[in-house]
Amino acid sequence: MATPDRIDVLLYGLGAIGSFYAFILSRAQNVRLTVFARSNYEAVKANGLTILSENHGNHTQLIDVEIVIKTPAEAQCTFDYIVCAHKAIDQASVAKQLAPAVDEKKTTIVIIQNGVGNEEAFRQAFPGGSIISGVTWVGARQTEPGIVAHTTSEDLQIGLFPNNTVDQHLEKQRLDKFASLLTQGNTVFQVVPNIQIQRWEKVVWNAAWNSLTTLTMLDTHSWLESSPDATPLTRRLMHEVINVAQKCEVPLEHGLVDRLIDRILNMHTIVSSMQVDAKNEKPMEVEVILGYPARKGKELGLDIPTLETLYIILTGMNQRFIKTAAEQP
Ligand SMILES: NC(=O)C1=CN([C@@H]2O[C@H](COP(=O)(O)OP(=O)(O)OC[C@H]3O[C@@H](n4cnc5c(N)ncnc54)[C@H](OP(=O)(O)O)[C@@H]3O)[C@@H](O)[C@H]2O)C=CC1
Ligand SMILES: CC(C)(CO)C(=O)C(=O)O
Repeated sequence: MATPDRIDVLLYGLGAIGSFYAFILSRAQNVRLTVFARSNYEAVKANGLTILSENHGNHTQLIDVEIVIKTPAEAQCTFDYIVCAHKAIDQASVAKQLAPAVDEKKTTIVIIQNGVGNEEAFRQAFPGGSIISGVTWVGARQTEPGIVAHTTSEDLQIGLFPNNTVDQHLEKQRLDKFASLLTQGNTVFQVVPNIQIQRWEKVVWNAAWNSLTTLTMLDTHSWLESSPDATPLTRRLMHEVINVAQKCEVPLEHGLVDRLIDRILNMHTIVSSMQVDAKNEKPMEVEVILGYPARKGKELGLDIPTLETLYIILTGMNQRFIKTAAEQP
């Protein structure tokens, strides 16, 4: 029997980021957490989840193994929040799968993924529901099934993907309540007024580092040092994505390029989640990181040769991974 103030949360996509936020949400009072796991289902069911975090310490068995599910329908209930931290490969089919767990009058979908345009399939599938859109800078990897290593990198911005058909106060309440869960979970985050700014800023970063580290199989610093042309090409690509954002009425400034280049040079060198996917021969998030900006750019008549070229080559490379994934049971 549900207690009146119980908050039912489904964590969908229990990889590195999903497991990290499952850990955060498991610390919030009144949250009843259900997790949807795929390849790590058996491991999580048997041993729970282990988080090895440079910020939060080491924790294991943080999830009640009774509520690990393989399909959203298995939960046989609808949720207050569904946190989507799966790879943004095929949003429309995920939205379809989630339908039995959604009650548009109460369920808020929370998207914590890289990319732009990620919300559209969920809005289409659940036109009467609320969406919170999130951009994370958490650095994490699942090192073995059910075991996630988190570095010191930890930040998240969240904001509404506003729904004009839902009362604004209700949408704000839903956002505030989710923010209070993150506060109780003791993670670093900010609520922002126009989350599309942060989504597009991050996609400028991901379009550059994820594509270039994947196509070269180099880390970021080795790529930048690989030839005198590497930095100018990276900058050109970033400027093209900013041009698209601006045409989409998302107010990014070209000064962002200097900030992102400085940021990468002042960090330890990194590889990207896309490079990790390519090494594991898993489908890569090419559409939300490059495809959506490239399509928007073309539609709006912009000259985006660098972005288009990388998009076309990565789409080709992705075909094999998508085919292999489709053949798996
Ligand atoms: N890892 C990082 O440091 C960062 C990642 N991000 C972003 O966070 C999101 C999650 O990435 P991350 O956690 O690294 O990825 P992982 O590969 O670690 O985990 C993805 C999880 O989602 C599951 N999954 C993938 N596709 C689907 C699907 N269609 N339906 C259901 N489950 C699915 C995977 O299951 P299975 O194992 O069965 O494939 C896996 O459990 C991505 O958008 C990524 O770009 C953002 C910032 C940093
Ligand atoms: C971890 C980080 C920030 C590195 O670029 C990322 O977003 C990714 O790899 O996709």
